[in-house]
This record gives sequence, structure tokens and C-alpha cells, in this order.
Amino acid sequence: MLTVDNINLYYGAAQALRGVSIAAEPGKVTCVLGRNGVGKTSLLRALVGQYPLASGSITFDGADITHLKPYERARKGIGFVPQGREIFPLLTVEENLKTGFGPLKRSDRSIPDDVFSLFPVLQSMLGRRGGDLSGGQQQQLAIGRAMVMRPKVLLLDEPTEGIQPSIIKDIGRAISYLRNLGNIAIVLVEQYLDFACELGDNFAVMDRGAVKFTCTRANLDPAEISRQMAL
Ligand SMILES: Nc1ncnc2c1ncn2[C@@H]1O[C@H](COP(=O)(O)OP(=O)(O)OP(=O)(O)O)[C@@H](O)[C@H]1O
Repeated sequence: MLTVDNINLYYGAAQALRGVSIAAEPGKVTCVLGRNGVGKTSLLRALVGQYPLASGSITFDGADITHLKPYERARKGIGFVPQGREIFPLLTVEENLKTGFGPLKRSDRSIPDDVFSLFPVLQSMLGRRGGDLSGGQQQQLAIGRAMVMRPKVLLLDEPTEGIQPSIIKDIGRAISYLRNLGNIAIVLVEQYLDFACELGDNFAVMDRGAVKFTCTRANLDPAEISRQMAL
């Protein structure tokens, strides 16, 4: 269980996160929604430790990880699929996947089979350079790379952005599969509301750095979320 409690984050004088609290449980997808620039990426970057918090705390499996470095959080099982994929263009697909070995013990360093069953295209392109893949294939590679590190928390930043519909379906199937494994807490940042509504168990809508609306799957009303996102 990942718990974010009342966090505040600044870029210089500009406040990007204002008292944000959310939780992510294993076997559940927590969706964070909101327009451009409301602080969704800042929240994920705070979770992986790329920016220090001004105040508030982040706990994971009962331990306070607020002040851990990014590589220490990765070792604890926090995996990240960043916006824009950030794959290595000059490394092959296989080499990109193996960069996910970083936080693992030597004995655990193998590419799990489910990466290739979910994304067969990666198997057929193992020797191709990452930069030669289409945007959708790169997105699949970025998710595959995060799976290689056997995450306990998987943070995905707008995985559907700029991706063609058939690959969005594959990505949706992969997220459902990972959720159904039951041991991974997924945080999905999205602007594509239908995709989020299909997959989400819990929803938080952000505006100007704060969470301003939450609901669960049981009381999900997509029209209300859409209204909240537009306000
Ligand atoms: N490194 C940075 N330095 C200064 N300001 C930043 C930095 N990164 C983001 N911001 C600002 O912080 C605010 C929140 O940005 P953030 O990227 O977290 O929003 P977002 O909801 O993820 O938007 P998008 O959907 O466009 O990625 C924005 O006003 C943005 O301009």
C-alpha cells in the first residue's frame, strides 16, 4: 500500500502540489485525472523521488519513503512509466528492457515471459533500436521495461497520449492483466477519460495542484468526472 499524505511541492516560488493525499492499493488502479498543467506529472515525480517535497509524507508498505533517493525507491519496487516514454533511442529493445534490471538482485535478472505475451511485438523487435520503434511500440517498451523490475507499485503517466487506438487496447489489456495479478498497486495518470473509467477502481481529479474531487468505481459517474475536469 502506497499512501501519500498532504504533500506540498514547489518549483522555486511556484507551488505545483497543494496538500495532495492519495492512496494506491495492490490489485487496484488509482486514476489521477485533470487537464494539462494541474500537477499530475509533478505528483508522479514526487512519488519516484525526482523532486523533494516541501512538506507531507509518502509511506510504502508501512515505511516512510519521503526522503529516499529515486534508486532506493526503485529497489523497494516503485516502477515508473514516464510521459514521453523516455526509452533509450540508441539501445536495442532488449537492452532497453535490461535497463530494468538495475534495482534487481543478480539472481532475479531475467525478462519475465509476460512482457512478451502482453507485447509480442517486443519479442519480434528485440534487436531493433528503440529509436526506430513507433510511438506506440515505444510505449509498450516503456511498460515492459517497468515490468522487468517486478514493481509493487506501477506509476503510468498518460500511457495513451499520442497512441493509435489498437495499441491503446493492448495497453489497456496489459494494465488489467497487471491489476488482476493482485500484488501491484497501479497509479494511472490520464486525460483520456473513457480509458481511465474502464480500468479505474479509484479516481482523483486534480486542479491547480490540489485534489478537488474523488470517487470510487462503485459510485463512478463519468459525466461528473468530465464536468470536474472541465471546471
Ligand atoms: N521543472 C519544472 N519547473 C518549473 N515549473 C514546472 C516544472 N515542471 C512543471 N512545472 C509547472 O508545474 C505545473 C504542474 O505541471 P505538471 O507537469 O505536473 O502538470 P500535469 O498535470 O502533469 O500536466 P501535463 O498533462 O501537461 O503533463 C505547471 O504549471 C507546470 O508549468
